[in-house]
Amino acid sequence: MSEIKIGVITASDRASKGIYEDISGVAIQDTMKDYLVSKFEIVYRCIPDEQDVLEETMKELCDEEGCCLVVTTGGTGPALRDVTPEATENVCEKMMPGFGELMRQVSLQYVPTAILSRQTAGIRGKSLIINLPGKPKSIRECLDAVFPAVPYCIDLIEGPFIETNEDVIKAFRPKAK
Ligand SMILES: Nc1ncnc2c1ncn2[C@@H]1O[C@H](COP(=O)(O)OP(=O)(O)OP(=O)(O)O)[C@@H](O)[C@H]1O
Ligand SMILES: Nc1nc2c(c(=O)[nH]1)N[C@H]1C(S)=C(S)[C@@H](COP(=O)(O)O)O[C@H]1N2
Repeated sequence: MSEIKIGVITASDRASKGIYEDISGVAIQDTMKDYLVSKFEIVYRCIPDEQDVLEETMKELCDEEGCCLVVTTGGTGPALRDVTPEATENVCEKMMPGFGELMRQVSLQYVPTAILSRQTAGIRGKSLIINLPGKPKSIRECLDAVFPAVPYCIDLIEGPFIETNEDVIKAFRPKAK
């Protein structure tokens, strides 16, 4: 078993019912394989846009599975059933608003509707939770922007040391004094 566990949660009514294939959840897993040279294990869940189910799943992946990073996709917009940011805020002790700010800013280069995503991030215990939009192409657009700061964030919350493939994505760690 590897020391590093990464949680992937797809919040989609239709993907969870099998009406469409979960392309976005798979895209997160493929992106992690591309980025990381450290050995890691994926813990994957595909669930409907229900706030209580989302909260329970986030808690399970952080507290029971011990994932240092949990990446969600879907449910960040203004629609009635979009509740992923609310679930994230409810389970986190600290919010990390810089992640959402940067992802929206970068996403505006691709779509004017980027401002409709309320995507955020936060810390639960020793886990970082990051929300991504539901659209498959948004996964790489958003992760490429914020991932350089993720390994150092995980260092600061006493998680495992994550090494990236620097030809693909370079982690930034401020030099020790
Ligand atoms: N996990 C996914 N895999 C593949 N395509 C997706 C996924 N999530 C969203 N999409 C695509 O992006 C579009 C917009 O996503 P959005 O999250 O708004 O879906 P939605 O209308 O809330 O429905 P649902 O919750 O059933 O996915 C969807 O109509 C679908 O084409
Ligand atoms: N990078 C990126 N961000 C994006 C998008 C996208 O295609 N690429 N789609 C936007 C759209 S159309 C919506 S409605 C919101 C919320 O999407 P969600 O409800 O699927 O999470 O994310 C936005 N952010």
